[in-house]
Amino acid sequence: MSQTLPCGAAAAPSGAPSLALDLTIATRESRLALWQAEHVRACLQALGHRVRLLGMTTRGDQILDRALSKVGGKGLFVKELEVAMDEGRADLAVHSLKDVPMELPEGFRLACVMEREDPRDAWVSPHGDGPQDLPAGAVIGTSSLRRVVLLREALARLGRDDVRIEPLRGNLDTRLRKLDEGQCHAIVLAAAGLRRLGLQARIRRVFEPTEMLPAAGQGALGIEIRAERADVAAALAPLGHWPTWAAVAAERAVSRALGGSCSVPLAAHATWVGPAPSGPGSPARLRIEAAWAESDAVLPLLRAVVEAEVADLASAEAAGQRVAHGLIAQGARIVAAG
Ligand SMILES: NCc1[nH]cc(CCC(=O)O)c1CC(=O)O
Repeated sequence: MSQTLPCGAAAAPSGAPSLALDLTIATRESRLALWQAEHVRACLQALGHRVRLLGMTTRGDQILDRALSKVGGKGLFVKELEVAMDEGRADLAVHSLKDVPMELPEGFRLACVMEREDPRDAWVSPHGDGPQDLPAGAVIGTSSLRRVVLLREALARLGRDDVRIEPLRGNLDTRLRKLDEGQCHAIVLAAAGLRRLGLQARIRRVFEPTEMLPAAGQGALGIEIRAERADVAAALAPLGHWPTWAAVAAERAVSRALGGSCSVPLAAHATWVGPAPSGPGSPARLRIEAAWAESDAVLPLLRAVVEAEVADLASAEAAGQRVAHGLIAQGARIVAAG
């Protein structure tokens, strides 16, 4: 009988792997990061490996007063974890894929991508189920440029030019506290993060991707290793989820082709049309949608959609690049990361 792991993958029928490893997971210390690292630990332990966590504070966790897009973005959350792996203090790092730069530094790679949680954004507010229910002159708190431009579009559709959007930073608990203290009337957060922390009761409504297109990789966990660690890659292989991996590879390719910067609002979301593929080499149809805007977004957003037959990471990435070129043809600019 094959056992099912906490991550949903099937364990080897024999239980313990032929080679049990001692593994250290480098992790940030936010409640969400720790939950994610514990989740991977449980999966690896169920496979017979011995696993410990190495908690660390990253520069991104320390800078709380400025918008992330202004201080160097995604790399700030992963650098310290990579140094720990370089120095042999850790073997792997678990990331929210949304926070992982499009290009990993030389010597590192993604060993696997796990099955995606809900990729959608959630509306959290004591005032109702969406922007239409906000009181006059209300404030929505978010620092994500993507959420800002998509919310502006929604507010314009509703004729709600009285509603303001103001920057709000901090981890999930901090943002919820600021909402509860009345610093704003509503916030928009990833449904996945709220669910992982058992905070799903705070969700008033989940936006369909047609209303608010998710960020590339939202809801998916990626596991990073030193490129040469084939032993760690083999241990992680059962945790991988191919349909998620191929979909997020396409989403990340959209962002990479546009320069990979997080100082420009970009949404990219891929879904399988019909049955999801069983593994690499089995072709399936992927629909990739993206939206782009200038960072000082004057409406409207540019949008592009591509449907393509995808059989491996290369074809998924090629499809994502076609979406990016669709946006560039309409006037999107390539903005370098940094
Ligand atoms: N940028 C912070 C971040 N990184 C990942 C998540 C949520 C979980 C996920 O997308 O996997 C969040 C919080 C949020 O955007 O509300």
